[in-house]
Amino acid sequence: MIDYSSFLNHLSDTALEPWQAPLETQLEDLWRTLKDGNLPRLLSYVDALPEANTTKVSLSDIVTATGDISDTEALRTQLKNLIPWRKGPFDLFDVAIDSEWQCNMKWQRVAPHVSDLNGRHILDVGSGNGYYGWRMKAAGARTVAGIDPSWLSVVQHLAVNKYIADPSHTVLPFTLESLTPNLELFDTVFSMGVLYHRRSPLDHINELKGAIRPGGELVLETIVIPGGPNESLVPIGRYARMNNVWFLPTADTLASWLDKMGFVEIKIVDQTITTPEEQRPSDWKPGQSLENYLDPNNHQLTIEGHPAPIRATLVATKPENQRLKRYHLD
Ligand SMILES: Nc1ncnc2c1ncn2[C@@H]1O[C@H](C[S@+](CC[C@H]([NH3+])C(=O)[O-])CC(=O)[O-])[C@@H](O)[C@H]1O
Repeated sequence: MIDYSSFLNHLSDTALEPWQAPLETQLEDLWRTLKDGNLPRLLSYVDALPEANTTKVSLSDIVTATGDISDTEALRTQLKNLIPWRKGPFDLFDVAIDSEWQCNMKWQRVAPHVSDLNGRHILDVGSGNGYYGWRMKAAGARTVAGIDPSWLSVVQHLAVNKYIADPSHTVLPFTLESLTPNLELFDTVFSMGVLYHRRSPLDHINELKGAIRPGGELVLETIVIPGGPNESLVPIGRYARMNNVWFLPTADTLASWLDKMGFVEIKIVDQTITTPEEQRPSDWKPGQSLENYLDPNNHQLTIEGHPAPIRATLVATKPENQRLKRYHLD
């Protein structure tokens, strides 16, 4: 089991306080029923991380902790045990974690378009190991709750936060669907790289809306295809070698889905083709990466012949006067 008490304590006396009790119960239920044989092994690597005295943290393009550490090679060994590192980059006491994704590139595309994060309570759905959460903290966020069903992501965050020691930033082992519904508490909800994994994208958008407070903001990033309104692709078989891809809308179609689900002030703020500069193999994520998922003779197409990945970012507001059916938290 993982000790989330410092995050739960952080929620006291904040706008997220109504979430404290249901979250505590949800975690207790999880530990009682958990059968994941992988978790103890992953946690043993975190337990074996060497002690350090962190003197400086820099939450910029490379999320960095510096200071005095007892054993750099032990640090490298335990961090390597947590391979693959898909999201990053990080640098912990001069151990450079060169992740598969250069997430700083996405953050540079997204950050200029989101409302000022200063003092905000944020839910990051499909947070991975929390790389973006650190960037949100640097932008002034008061709370960042990442949620991700991947234990590896959860444990990688634990490893990084052992040295940054921030109780207001966590990664919880939950899907959006399993979270307390209609919390309506978060000022900003991010869903980046998740919608195409959901079989029912409108339900995903509705669940995101349920987590946002009236007047709060949604930041939605997903793979899109080129084209106009009302077009989308449901790839038969795999897409870029992934077998869990469902709906790939055009950016216009995605905007119309947000409109249909009751969001306002919908803006398509960015569309960018994913390049092998942004997603590539490394020592920290060996094996195949984007280059292997594209048609070798035509990078406009995936290996299966679908349009190659373009990532769109949309920003939208939940109307002030729109409260959802209230979930009873008591
Ligand atoms: N139902 C779900 N609820 C919550 N998380 C989920 C769900 N299903 C999958 N995930 C998680 O969503 C993440 C998708 S990656 C995006 C990471 C980051 N946001 C990024 O923008 O780089 C895809 C990508 O590489 O773009 C994975 O960590 C899944 O475990």
